[in-house]
Amino acid sequence: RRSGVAASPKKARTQTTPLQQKLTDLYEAVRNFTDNRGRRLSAVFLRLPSRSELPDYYAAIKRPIDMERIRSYMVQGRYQDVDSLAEDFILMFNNACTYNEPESLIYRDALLLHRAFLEARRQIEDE
Ligand SMILES: CN(C)Cc1ccn2c1[nH]c(=O)c1c(Cl)cccc12
Repeated sequence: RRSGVAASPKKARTQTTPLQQKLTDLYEAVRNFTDNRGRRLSAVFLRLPSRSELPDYYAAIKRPIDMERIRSYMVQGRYQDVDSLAEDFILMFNNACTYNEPESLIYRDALLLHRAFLEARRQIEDE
């Protein structure tokens, strides 16, 4: 518990809406995707290097985004539907394929995660 915060008599249990559940399921599907060797491909996509670490990235990529930012938008309730979450994931994958060479691991991982996202979305929309 954060010190100094008055204990609320009853912890208000925030109800997740069906949309929030869908968004979380899609985010987790990408976050938890592993290849057949058990490697979690999302690891490198969680956090972009900073502008000082990778200046030419920010010169080349108009709208840099990483999974931490997508997650914070999601928990802030900024995605009003599944398509707007999809847009940001697709933006991220496209950024990875714009900046990195086609032979690079991160380029290939972006394609695999993009496919994993689309499959998860199909399953969720079919429910
Ligand atoms: C391998 N290294 C120099 C590039 C690198 C390193 C990390 N990240 C990248 N490239 C990316 O595009 C990228 C994206 Cl979209 C989201 C999050 C992290 C990324």
